[in-house]
Amino acid sequence: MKIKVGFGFDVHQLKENHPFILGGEKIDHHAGAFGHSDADVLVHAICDAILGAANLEDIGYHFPNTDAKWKGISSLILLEECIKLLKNKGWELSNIDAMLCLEAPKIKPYIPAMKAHISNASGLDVEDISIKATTNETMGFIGRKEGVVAYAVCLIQKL
Ligand SMILES: Nc1ccn([C@@H]2O[C@H](COP(=O)(O)O)[C@@H](O)[C@H]2O)c(=O)n1
Ligand SMILES: C[C@@]1(CO)OP(=O)(O)OP(=O)(O)OC[C@H]1O
Repeated sequence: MKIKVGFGFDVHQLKENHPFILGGEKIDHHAGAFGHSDADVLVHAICDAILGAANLEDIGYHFPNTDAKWKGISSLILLEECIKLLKNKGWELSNIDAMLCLEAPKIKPYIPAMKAHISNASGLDVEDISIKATTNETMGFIGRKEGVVAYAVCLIQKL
């Protein structure tokens, strides 16, 4: 069976009194990620991993931040679109492993809900979705709480 790996990365600025959506879940925090969409850095990294695995360009190619159609959109909808693109090219998603890097708040309590949202949007079993988190040990822009970063890898298999 043919399999391929994909990698995704994303970063967004954190702004005071802004909604904070990660993995489709609303995070209770005084600041949130800023972007053209809902700025869900985790789902964006996952989308880019999926698109990368299938050699389908990247998230900005399919959903340009110059297009009002994507303004404020839930990134879970973008994930659903990426899954359609993947299937149209004859591939199926096998698993996701993702890493969030942010200083605060603690993300661990939100992870089961994030996995459920991503499972709904991707069709993956929650058992095939891994989400982890780390701080940046107070260093750099993440450590200063100016931004949030996500990395993701995925595996796809030929249908
Ligand atoms: N935003 C975060 C960061 C970390 N975690 C959890 O805490 C553990 C320890 O993180 P360190 O960066 O201090 O090593 C980490 O393994 C995560 O389980 C978190 O939930 N949210
Ligand atoms: C998701 C998109 C949608 O317009 O906008 P942003 O929320 O700014 O996010 P980014 O990670 O910069 O990816 C670009 C766009 O595809």
